Amino acid sequence: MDRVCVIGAGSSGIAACQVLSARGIGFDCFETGSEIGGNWRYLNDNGMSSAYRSLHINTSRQLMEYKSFPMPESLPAYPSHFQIAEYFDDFVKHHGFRDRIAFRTEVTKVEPLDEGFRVTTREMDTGAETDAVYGHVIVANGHHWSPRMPEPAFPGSFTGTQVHAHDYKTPEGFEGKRVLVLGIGNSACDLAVETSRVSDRTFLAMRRGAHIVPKYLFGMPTDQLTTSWLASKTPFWFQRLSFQLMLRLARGKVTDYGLPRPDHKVLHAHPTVSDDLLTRLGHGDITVKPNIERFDGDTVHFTDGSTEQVDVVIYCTGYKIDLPFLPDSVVSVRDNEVSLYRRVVDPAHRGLYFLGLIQPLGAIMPLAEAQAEWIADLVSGRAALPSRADMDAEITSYRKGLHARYVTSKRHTIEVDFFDYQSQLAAERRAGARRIQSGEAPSQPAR
Ligand SMILES: NC(=O)C1=CN([C@@H]2O[C@H](COP(=O)(O)OP(=O)(O)OC[C@H]3O[C@@H](n4cnc5c(N)ncnc54)[C@H](OP(=O)(O)O)[C@@H]3O)[C@@H](O)[C@H]2O)C=CC1
Repeated sequence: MDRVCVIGAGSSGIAACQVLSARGIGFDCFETGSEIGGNWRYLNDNGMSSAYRSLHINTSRQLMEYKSFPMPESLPAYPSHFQIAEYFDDFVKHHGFRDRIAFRTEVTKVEPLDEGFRVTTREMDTGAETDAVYGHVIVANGHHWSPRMPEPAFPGSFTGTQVHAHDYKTPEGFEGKRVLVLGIGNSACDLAVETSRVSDRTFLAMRRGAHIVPKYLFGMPTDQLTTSWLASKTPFWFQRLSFQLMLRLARGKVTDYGLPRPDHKVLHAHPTVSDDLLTRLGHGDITVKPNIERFDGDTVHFTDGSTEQVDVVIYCTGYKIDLPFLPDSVVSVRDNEVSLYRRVVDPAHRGLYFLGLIQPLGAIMPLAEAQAEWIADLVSGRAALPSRADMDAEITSYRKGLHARYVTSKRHTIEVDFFDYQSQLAAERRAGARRIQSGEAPSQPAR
């Protein structure tokens, strides 16, 4: 069986390593940093972690743990990045594959060959480059590390400091400053709350409203309600309406706190989860603003005609999918979209897989684990893919579903519903095994 190259030892990469190792499939994993954990390794020396010092995950422990290694019950419902990184260390130690990860080794190029891929790696400390050929490549380089700045940039010039959320670590340096946080995703809420504790003023500017979801509802971590057995068995419209009702009962309307009325229904945008934001708004410690219109020196003009003098702008405007080792001629990212069958398989290159390139309503880790099991089926010949036409049709249908449901935004190109996606992967594995057993010779993706 051909050897597998795993790119990245973050939460998805280590899930791949575990499954491959358990199935006896030979692999090498390359990680630019000196530790595993990716985004969840605070101050990761691979430069790719967007974690800030106070970060706690916003999906609960029970939902984020790997099936093959549950999280210790001693951990809180919403662990910190320190606890998550430690859990990942324990996961790798428990499964015993750390020696298969080449640390401080960056994958610089993946080039498809007639059979397999030539993978070029560079040792970070010596600069030494090595080429090796692999039958399969699993890309697990994450999608929350390459900052997305407003496109196009706002007109005018700003004389204050501008920073993207990726580079924010602590509120140190924001004391007494007039801070403008842009966006209404999870980074924006966390950073507005945190800076508002030390700043002179904190403004939170947004181009649309959001349904703010508390971390707890009725004494339970919210995602345990939204992913309960009932939620997993009922149609989407019922889940949406019941969730909307729960939010209204527990929290009232977001407009009651001074936020703009969302232009979309609940669950039609990636959820913004925060307990603290609404209280800080209620305390008057954060001032809501519409989008930036233009800059003029230290003055920010907003789209409602108001102006504020500002010292620092923190852009919480999201992240781009970035595959620096894959030339655009091999895999192209257009409008933050990559064409992948069931969000994993590149139909154009047999043996090229993407792991964790999803944004679930729920946590990525157990889904990455399930994706890795399917990839291992494909690598080991236990499952086969459908025809190229069927894969392309699935991609088209997924995109249509996304566009029909979600607010049009580059942040909504890889959304999946936790249970629905889990079932799709399970069904795909069964179908793939049937294709092998029936002797059906499916057309494998063209190179
Ligand atoms: N505690 C945790 O577990 C945390 C998790 N995360 C996760 O990390 C990921 C990234 O989150 P985040 O960094 O918040 O990014 P998101 O992509 O989720 O949000 C970006 C925000 O910026 C807005 N935006 C983008 N471009 C512009 C623009 N040109 N002008 C005005 N507004 C703009 C978007 O608006 P629009 O919707 O209109 O595009 C959106 O409100 C998410 O999956 C999130 O859940 C982040 C922080 C904490």
